[in-house]
Amino acid sequence: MNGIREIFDTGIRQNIFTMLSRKGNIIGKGKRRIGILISFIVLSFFSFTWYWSNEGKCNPFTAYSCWTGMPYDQPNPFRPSKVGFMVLTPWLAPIIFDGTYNLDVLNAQFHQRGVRVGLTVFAVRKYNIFVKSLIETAEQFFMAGHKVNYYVFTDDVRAIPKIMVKEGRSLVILKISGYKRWQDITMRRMQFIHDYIAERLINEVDYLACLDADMKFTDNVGVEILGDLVGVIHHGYFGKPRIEFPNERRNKSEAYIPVDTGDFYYTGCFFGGRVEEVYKLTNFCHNAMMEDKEKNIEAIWHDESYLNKYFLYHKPTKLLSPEYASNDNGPTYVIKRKKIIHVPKNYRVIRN
Ligand SMILES: CC(=O)N[C@H]1[C@@H](OP(=O)(O)OP(=O)(O)OC[C@H]2O[C@@H](n3ccc(=O)[nH]c3=O)[C@H](O)[C@@H]2O)O[C@H](CO)[C@H](O)[C@@H]1O
Ligand SMILES: [Mn+2]
Repeated sequence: MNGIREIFDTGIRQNIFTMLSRKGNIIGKGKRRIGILISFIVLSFFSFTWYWSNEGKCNPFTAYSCWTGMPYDQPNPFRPSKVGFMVLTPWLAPIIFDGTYNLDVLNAQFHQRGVRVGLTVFAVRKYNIFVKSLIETAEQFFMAGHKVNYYVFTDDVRAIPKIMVKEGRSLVILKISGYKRWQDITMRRMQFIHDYIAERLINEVDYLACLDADMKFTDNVGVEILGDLVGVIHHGYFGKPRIEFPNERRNKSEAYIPVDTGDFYYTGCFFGGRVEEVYKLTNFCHNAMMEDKEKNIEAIWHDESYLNKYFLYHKPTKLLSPEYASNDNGPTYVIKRKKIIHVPKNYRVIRN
């Protein structure tokens, strides 16, 4: 009992400045050291309990602003963008880079609306091997604190492993018929997404994120990506002259884009937006593919080419930087934080 009192007296009640001003050993010796350790543990315990009870919205370092109800810095209109790249397109759509937004402010807005987000992924034939790591990393990094439904479209329901998802989130496995050619599998995603939006997604989610299967999350991806119509700039063509974009150049194709036209080259592996907008997008892409099929032509990069055609005339209202779709070779001067990456794969093995 005496020992404990001594720890309290000499350790906890000691004026912290006296301890810090002592020369040499900053936290003192013996009982005092134990006292300081205990204070530190107790303080940390309360701070973090409080942090979690606030669903992570306030943290111990912003405690004061949380109490006062002003949990963020006032925007300073004189401060130039830190990023060093274009952050607003000529049609006034933001380009999302890490460091351009305040997630606390955005989260508060989207929480008020109780936003529901759907993530679609296709795992046909051998691509079911990618599902586990995609969903597990999404559980870690995707839309933390928001309602999420994963929709996995597959030709083999039993091949999709059991994956536990957090409360407020669900995993829906949808059986679809596969196609023989891998090109048809990737292109027909547009038709499936379109049909399932009308059948059920329109009633279940507000926004959709449509991803390739061979990807995984490596950092936080939150509501900053949500917008009416969202395209992701392909990491390989960031800042390249548009003549080099691998758009479809045969003018008989519905995906045709002339060399002197085009803003950015968008990746086919990730697009999204409000569910109604994704419905229009997938409708256009699927119909364009069907018209080309009639004409016996298939665009050079399949669904990606039709997507780029759509975005040319229906400009995205929000663009995501290549941070949201890169791989190990992405340009590091552009990509400061890799948030979603392509998993390396052996094309010959996986597509046959
Ligand atoms: C980074 C990028 O620009 N990605 C695009 C590029 O990707 P990739 O070369 O990465 O295409 P990919 O092999 O990942 O195929 C696209 C997606 O289709 C699905 N799939 C494909 C084959 C299969 O047997 N089973 C299956 O489920 C799966 O979800 C896969 O992720 O080119 C494709 C068309 O050529 C698509 O436009 C991709 O979105
Ligand atoms: Mn892919």
